[in-house]
Amino acid sequence: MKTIKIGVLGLGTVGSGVVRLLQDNAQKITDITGCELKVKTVVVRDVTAPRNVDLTGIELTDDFNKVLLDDEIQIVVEVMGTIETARTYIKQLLAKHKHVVTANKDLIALHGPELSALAKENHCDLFYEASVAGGIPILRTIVNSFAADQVESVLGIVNGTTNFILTQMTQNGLSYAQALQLAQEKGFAEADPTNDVAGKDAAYKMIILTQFAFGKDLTLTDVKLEGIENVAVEDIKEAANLGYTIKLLGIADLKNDKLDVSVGPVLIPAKNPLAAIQNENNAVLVTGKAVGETMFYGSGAGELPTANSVLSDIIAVTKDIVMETTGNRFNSYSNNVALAPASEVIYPYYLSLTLPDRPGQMLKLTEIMAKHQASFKAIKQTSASHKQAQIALVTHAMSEATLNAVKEELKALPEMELLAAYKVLGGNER
Ligand SMILES: NC(=O)C1=CN([C@@H]2O[C@H](COP(=O)(O)OP(=O)(O)OC[C@H]3O[C@@H](n4cnc5c(N)ncnc54)[C@H](OP(=O)(O)O)[C@@H]3O)[C@@H](O)[C@H]2O)C=CC1
Ligand SMILES: N[C@@H](CC=O)C(=O)O
Repeated sequence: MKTIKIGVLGLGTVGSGVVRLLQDNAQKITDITGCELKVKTVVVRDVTAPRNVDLTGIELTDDFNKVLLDDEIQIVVEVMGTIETARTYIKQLLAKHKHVVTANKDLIALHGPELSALAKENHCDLFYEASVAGGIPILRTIVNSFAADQVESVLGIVNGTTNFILTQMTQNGLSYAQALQLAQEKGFAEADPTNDVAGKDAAYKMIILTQFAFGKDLTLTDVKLEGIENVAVEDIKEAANLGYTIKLLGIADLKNDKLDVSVGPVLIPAKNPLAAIQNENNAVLVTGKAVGETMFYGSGAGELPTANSVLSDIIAVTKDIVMETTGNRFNSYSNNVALAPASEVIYPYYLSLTLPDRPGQMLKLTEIMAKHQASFKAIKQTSASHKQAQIALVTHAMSEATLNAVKEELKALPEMELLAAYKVLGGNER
């Protein structure tokens, strides 16, 4: 029987899961692929740190060359994170004709086209199913099952950490800081959780999803980005009173042949299935012109769910090695669709503002909105002191350009402060 030797870069949350799953499911994997898959070498930073997996028969080293220069190793799994180090290592590995599997969305979102081209040039596979939505097999599903359909939108909860934080704040009364610490302890958060809470991790995933669903290469600046750092408990409560749940949502929407991609807190109607997605779970809704709406749900982070996606890539590479079909791009769809201008991006918005608690202030706000043809369908005073009132309102659908104009006018009024402006899902028709 053919034995395929594997090198692993990183033995943290995901790397440990990869080693464990390969050991636990060895027989099934052999039955399916006809090959024995063996981890030969694992590269880490600190070889003296305690490890919670069985490393019998595996060399643990801090020397990358032990993998790079080992001709026996055919597949390398990069689960160490970082951008520049990982990029350099993967380029060197591909140049040595080693197949690469990675979970590194930062790297793929920023350097995917370069690395995919290099992989093809060297007849190597480069797969990264685990880079989006952890355990949900969404990338291969888009490649295989939406190949003949026109995708109209991809939207969803694609960051486990922020969904975990918002769930814990909403349901268990945890503070933002307590919930974040718990997400870190559970291994969902990135080494630097700023990327999670600021929405950057979700933006990287939306860049990859957009490439797969629409064939469009984006840069980070093409994605409108807002994190959850400023989502206040009052907003969560007020949204609930109005019949909504706040989630960090990635949205890639194609309308009139123009694409809009954003990540930010969004109010989701309680009846929408996305409102029910709890904790580290993710859900991605893909709407195709032919198939209509489909939804993919599962664990978006954590050791074994993520490792399972990595293993599905390893098995795909193994099959390609056996069939001698390596070197095909993970996704070969390319389409240079234009980005939508702000005047064509239409949503209702949730606005939360403070204003002086004296007569005439609401009129001022209404006048500003009316000047830009904006109006609201629900409004509520959420708190009041003897000098200030806080209000929350849901607008009728309006363009992002209108929202920006209203924001600019409000900025010029020192007595009013716009605390939040979040999209509301549903009701986009004006
Ligand atoms: N955690 C999750 O749920 C998910 C993570 N991912 C992605 O998977 C990757 C790994 O994440 P995760 O397992 O959580 O990360 P961890 O921080 O838990 O583990 C990182 C591992 O990489 C090693 N490492 C880091 N830098 C280097 C380096 N320069 N040279 C050699 N080894 C290095 C560390 O070594 P040492 O142990 O010695 O410190 C550690 O073993 C990231 O790209 C992440 O974005 C993707 C989906 C889900
Ligand atoms: N930090 C990420 C891990 C998986 O990609 C998340 O929380 O979703």
